[in-house]
Amino acid sequence: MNVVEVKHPLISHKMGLLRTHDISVKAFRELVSEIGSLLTFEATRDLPLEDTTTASWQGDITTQQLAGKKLTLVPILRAGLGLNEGVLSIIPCARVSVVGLYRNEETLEPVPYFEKLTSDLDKRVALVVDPMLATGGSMVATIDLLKKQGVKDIKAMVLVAAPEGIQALEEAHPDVTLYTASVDEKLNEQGYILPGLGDAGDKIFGTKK
Ligand SMILES: O=P(O)(O)OC[C@H]1O[C@H](OP(=O)(O)OP(=O)(O)O)[C@H](O)[C@@H]1O
Ligand SMILES: O=c1cc[nH]c(=O)[nH]1
Ligand SMILES: [Mg+2]
Repeated sequence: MNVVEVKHPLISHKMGLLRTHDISVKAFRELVSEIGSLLTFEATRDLPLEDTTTASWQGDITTQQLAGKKLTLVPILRAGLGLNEGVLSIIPCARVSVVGLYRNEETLEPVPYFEKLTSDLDKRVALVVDPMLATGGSMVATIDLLKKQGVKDIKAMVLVAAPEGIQALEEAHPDVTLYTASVDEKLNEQGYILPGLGDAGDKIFGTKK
């Protein structure tokens, strides 16, 4: 599996801010969205282009446009929704396919609860987004589901990835490319990433226990 840890000064700076203890919900949300935009720039680097004709001020000229059907963004509820705005600011025409999963806190297994997918999935690139890749269970289950619906070209984009999650994704879906702002150290006994971000969903939605 191709793993791209996107190295950029703006991303490193914003990730440092994002890890601040007791960060406000507003600041956390804004940073997640901004880092999401920057990662999207890298994750879409290889999208295919085709020639088209543009009526310019000097008459018709040949320009380029994205080829094929519009990409589908796939946020994994809830925390993945935090990346939506940032991705859509770069790809405003993307279709959005929502997958709802939560992680059982005891077993760490993903529990599916919602799914609303766009049409023609076999013809679209899917960009699956979630801030956290911990055990990898949620990402693997989402990609399993997308492949069952015929999606062939899948990219996964996260802010923080644990080595354990990368290994699980590699074993289940070696054809997928993973983009991440950071590969962190490891998981703790509760399945949280160290140093990680804490509970990203709670921080984005302001539901901290
Ligand atoms: O790699 P995994 O071990 O599966 O863990 C990662 C998942 O856990 C978090 O979601 P959570 O279950 O907390 O749901 P939430 O987004 O609703 O908070 C996170 O946003 C991922 O979806
Ligand atoms: O570190 C982690 C692991 C799973 N989910 C989170 O929000 N954070
Ligand atoms: Mg959560």
